[in-house]
This record gives sequence, C-alpha cells and structure tokens, in this order.
Amino acid sequence: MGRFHIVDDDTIADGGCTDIYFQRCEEILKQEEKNPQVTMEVTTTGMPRSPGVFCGLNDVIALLEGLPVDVDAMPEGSLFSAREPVMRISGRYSDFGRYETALLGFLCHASGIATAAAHIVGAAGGRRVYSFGSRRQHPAIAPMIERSAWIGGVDGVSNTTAPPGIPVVGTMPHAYVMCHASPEEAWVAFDRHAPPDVPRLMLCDTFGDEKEECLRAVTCTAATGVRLDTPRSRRGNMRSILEEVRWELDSRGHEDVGIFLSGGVTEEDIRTYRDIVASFGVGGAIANAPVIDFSLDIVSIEGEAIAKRGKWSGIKQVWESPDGERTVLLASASGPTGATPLLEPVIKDGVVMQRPETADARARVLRSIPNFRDP
Ligand SMILES: O=P(O)(O)OC[C@H]1O[C@H](OP(=O)(O)OP(=O)(O)O)[C@H](O)[C@@H]1O
Repeated sequence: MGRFHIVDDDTIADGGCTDIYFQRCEEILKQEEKNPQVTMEVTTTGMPRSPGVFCGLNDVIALLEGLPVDVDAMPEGSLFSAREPVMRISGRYSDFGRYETALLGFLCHASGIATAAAHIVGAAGGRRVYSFGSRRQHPAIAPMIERSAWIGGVDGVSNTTAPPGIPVVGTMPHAYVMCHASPEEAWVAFDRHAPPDVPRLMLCDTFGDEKEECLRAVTCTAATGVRLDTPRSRRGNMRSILEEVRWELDSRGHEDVGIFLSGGVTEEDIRTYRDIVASFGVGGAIANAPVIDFSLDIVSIEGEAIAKRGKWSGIKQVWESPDGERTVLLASASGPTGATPLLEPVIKDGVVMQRPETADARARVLRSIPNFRDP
C-alpha cells in the first residue's frame, strides 16, 4: 500500500486485486490438474434503470490484453437490458478466473455511472448537464467517473483529471466568494481575470437572497449566467425562487442570462425545473449512481452448454434488428434477417482487435437518448 489506500496498476494487472477464494481455488485446480476450456458471459438479471448503458470496456481490455483469451463485447455506449450478455470471455478457466473481481468492478461501476448520466441527460431534454460529482467518490477514480459521465452524454465535467478530449468546466466555489470583502468584489475579479473562454457564471447565494444577489451580479459584471446552489435548509419552494429570479432578470432586460442550478440536483429535479433552468450541475446523482450488478458466469465447458441455477446455458449472441428489436440466440444460430450481431471480437488470443473510442461511445448514447421513456 502506498501513501493512499488505493491499489496500484500493476497489482490490478497481475490479478492481485481479487477475492481470496479465486486465489485459493486456482491453487487447488492446479493441484488437481484441472483447467477446462470455458466460455463465461457477463450479464445482469436486473437493473436500477433500463435501458442500461454499457461502459468500462476500455479498462477490461487493458486488464485482459496479453492473456490467452478471446473476448467479444458490445461496443461501449451500447444499450443493454437484463439477461443480454454484454461480453463473453473464452479461454482456460485458471488463465483468467482471478480477474473476475477487477473486471466486474470496472464494468459495474462505469456502466452504473453512464446509465445514470444518460437518463439524466434524457430528462434534461436539451438543457445542459455537467458532471460535478467527482468529490462524492474516491479521487483515484475521478477519470473513470468523468469518462463514464461523458459517454453517458453530459456536456462537460468538472474534474481536472478527466481524460483528454472531455471539456472541463466550472464556475466558482462559495469559498472563493468568501475570500473577498463582498460578492461584488468576487464577481468583478472573476470577470476581470478568468480566461476569456470561461463563461461568466456568477454564484449568487453565498450570503444573500438569490434574487438580490443575481441582480447585483448582472449589474456589476457582464454575467452570462447566475448559479443558484441554494442550501437544502433554504429551499422552501425552489420552483418559486427560480421563477422569481427569472422574472426579475427578464424585467430588467437580462433575458439572455441563464440560470444554472446545482446542489443535490436529482433526475426528478431536472424534470421539474428544466423549463426554467438553462444548465444543471449534477454531483451525487451521477457519481454515486447505483452500480449495475453484472456477474460473470460459465455458460460452456469444453464445448458443452452448461449454467448454474438461474442462468441460461450456451454461448450467446445478441442481435439487433433495424427497428431496434433485440433477440438473444445461441451464437451457433443465424440471426434474424437484417439484424446486426452486437457482440464483436475485441481480443483474439490476447491480441487487441479494436479499442473503444470514447467519442464513438458517446455518440452512440446520444443517438439513443431520444428514445428513452420517462420512468
Ligand atoms: O449534486 P451534489 O452531490 O450536491 O454535488 C455537486 C455540488 O457540490 C458542490 O457544492 P458545495 O456547496 O459543496 O461546494 P462549493 O461551495 O464549492 O460550490 C457543487 O457546488 C455542487 O453544488
């Protein structure tokens, strides 16, 4: 263990971050000279939100690259439902069994965040959504959180360690405002010194009433937006606060100044306020999303279909018809006419055939979101 309680890359890559039973049973299988050829599939039997958004394949490929295994998977950003295999791994069991813990961790967490982000972006109906929640999780996984949220369709993320290509955005903390003699001094200094491409979004709830602070901010700066982060203890009726602020801004000729809402924003809040709010900063509702409880199960041993109770035996393929209809069939069967197989080879005998492109994954999600239905 280093300075922080986190596992280093090499330990994960060596299969050292695993559940103890994998290590023990691998040793026993070795002594018994058993190492069957198996195919294992990744599925979930139920989800917090449907459809799910598949994410985390990049890290799984980094984990399994070089092992004597074949991996087929849905492309990142694919939608999936319960029972649909999103990935399958074929190889000798003891060559990859110990990786189950890390592999599922990558997929469960990233897919949970991408799924929540996609449903939140869908609820926003075109209003901008930003991922502000890296502070709600361990800092070591901030890049994964921001990448998954970006694939899920958010318009930007706040953490500076987001992978390259993802827009990093932010406004100002309350602490910054409090470091000045008055909010005016803080807003003016921000307006004067922030890089020109940074939106002039002024935080307007530090000490005073939202309406008052918003009017003061647009009077002393060229504010492009006002951010309300009203504490829970003051939210008697957030809808009324928002309408009042909007009215006062509009009636003074500030129709172009958008309202940015943050602080405990949920998917339900977004549906409630999306007609009046231009942008949402969402923390925990994305970063703390429930994981997708994927499992990795044997479906074939030495070419024979087999499964534990509750799982479906046989190596499968998921087919998608042009109208979006999904069919799960044995991989040996032909698919429906005109349908596309969703599980594609990504690793062949340890060699990576294709790596996920973040932009492609995000584009796939953005194409799908208009078809999401309200819960
Ligand atoms: O959706 P959430 O889980 O609440 O997370 C995001 C929130 O966290 C920060 O607030 P905070 O008041 O802690 O920080 P600040 O004073 O620096 O704005 C940020 O301003 C968001 O409002």
